[in-house]
Amino acid sequence: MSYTVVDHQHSHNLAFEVPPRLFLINSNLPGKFRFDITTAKKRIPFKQTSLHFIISYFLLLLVQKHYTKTITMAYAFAENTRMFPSTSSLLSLYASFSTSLMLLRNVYHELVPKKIEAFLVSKFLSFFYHRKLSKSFDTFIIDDSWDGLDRNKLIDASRFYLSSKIGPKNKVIRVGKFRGQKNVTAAMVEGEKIVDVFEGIEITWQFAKQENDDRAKKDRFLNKGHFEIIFEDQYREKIFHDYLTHILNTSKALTQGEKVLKLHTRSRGCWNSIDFRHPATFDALAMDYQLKQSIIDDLERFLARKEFYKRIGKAWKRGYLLYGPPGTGKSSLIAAMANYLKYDVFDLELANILSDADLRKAMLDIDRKSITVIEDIDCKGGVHKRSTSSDDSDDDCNLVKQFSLSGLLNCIDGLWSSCGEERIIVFTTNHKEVLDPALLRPGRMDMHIHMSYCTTQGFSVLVSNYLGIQEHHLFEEIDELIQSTEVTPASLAEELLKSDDADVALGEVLNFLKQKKLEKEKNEVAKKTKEKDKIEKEKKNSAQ
Ligand SMILES: Nc1ncnc2c1ncn2[C@@H]1O[C@H](COP(=O)(O)OP(=O)(O)OP(=O)(O)O)[C@@H](O)[C@H]1O
Repeated sequence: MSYTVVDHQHSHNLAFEVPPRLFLINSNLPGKFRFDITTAKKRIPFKQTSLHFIISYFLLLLVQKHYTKTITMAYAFAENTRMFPSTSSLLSLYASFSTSLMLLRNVYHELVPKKIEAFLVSKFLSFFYHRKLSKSFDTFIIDDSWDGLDRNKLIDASRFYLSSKIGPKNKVIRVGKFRGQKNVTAAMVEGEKIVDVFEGIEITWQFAKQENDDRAKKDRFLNKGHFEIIFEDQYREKIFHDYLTHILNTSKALTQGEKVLKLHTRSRGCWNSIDFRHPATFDALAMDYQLKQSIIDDLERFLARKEFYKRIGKAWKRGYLLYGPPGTGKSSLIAAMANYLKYDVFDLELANILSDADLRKAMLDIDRKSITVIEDIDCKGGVHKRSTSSDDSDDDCNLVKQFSLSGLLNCIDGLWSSCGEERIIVFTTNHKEVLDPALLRPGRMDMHIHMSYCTTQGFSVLVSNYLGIQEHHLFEEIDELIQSTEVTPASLAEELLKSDDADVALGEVLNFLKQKKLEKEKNEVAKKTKEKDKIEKEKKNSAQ
């Protein structure tokens, strides 16, 4: 677009390009150097014709005239340096100067052919960027799979890593929020670039579609493709070792903050998951401090001993057996372990397992860094004997008949367990005494944890959690009753939930414990009477 510009002082009618910004500035000028738009017309491109040169000649004359005028005025200012120049003189100088520049620009456009201009620009750039242009770059490709082997962990790590690097320079990004994520996630699309700086090295990331994937080519937003990392070849080693490790570590830190644990249950031969948001923590568990601390220490040691397990040739796994009456916190302890380790939980119900092969498959499908839970192994749906034969008359557990204890043991510490590392297996039972000794032998269950009835220490944890108090005048009496009765943390927790008022809630606990004590005494009396009756009956029988 060009405008006809009228110079009121010299009545020049000029057709040339005026940037809108410049026009705005000039149109605000007062007095005789004010420019007006009279008409807007399309610029006619000049060819290299004689007409072109004639016009250029006249334009040059005009430039010369304005240039001379500008110089004269500047000289006048220089002469009167001691005097402050008037506003109108300054504006005159400015207007004259800007008109000269515009004319010069127009002359340049008319005289210098495009090809010569491009040539000059490229020479200019290569002069200043010579060093940069001579750099050589390498590219690493991060693809999602590797010759049909496992999924490439680096691609997921890259996604997480880049989501934190996307910035305002990326004009098109993918956004979404998915199950298991607390925040909205952003991702790169094809054509966008991210420049990352690692230890002073500039690394360019781009996302590219698979060359042979037609569907991906058509759909810019189909997220199937690979990442390309482009960097100067002299940093190849550093990028390979340090930068890629940095990506893995950073994404791990990001995902751990973000991670919502999953509870996986198995049905119809496959694992299904839901979010696992059990609030249990070690702090909130009512059990003896020493036992609690020994479990935490054991978990920590297990995590830190990857190399140790490798060296001694053992699968990197740990087995725990939790035993004790119902309501003593076995499930709560498992949840606390999962929250502590940030491990998913795989709840393996033996009643749903059809055969040894099914059990093997179920175990193989379990992810690393997870806790496999087999609850109530003493009950009907569980395992009592080394082999469940078909003539077993245990009516309710027909499904279990096809898989054997040896199959289970094989999974725990046999060949199959070595298929997945960094695993924890937890068995729970209310009746340890009925379990097959093979299951209990040392090395199979690394730690046997007795979940007992509530103790004084356990009760103080419960009270602190539920009521937020550490002291109360009823504590002494309650403590005596806790020691002389057998109550589970679950039942005491129920009583504490009855009121927010500590006096009321602890009153309820006290009544409950007194009642329990009475029941216990009654039971003991009844038991003694029964035994006495039995002995007397036996005496009578022997006398006859
Ligand atoms: N040791 C404990 N510390 C804190 N809370 C507990 C404890 N034991 C039980 N509870 C409370 O009782 C509820 C039931 O406990 P939990 O299911 O963990 O017991 P369990 O031993 O697994 O029982 P079951 O053998 O019947 O499965 C928990 O939700 C928790 O509120």
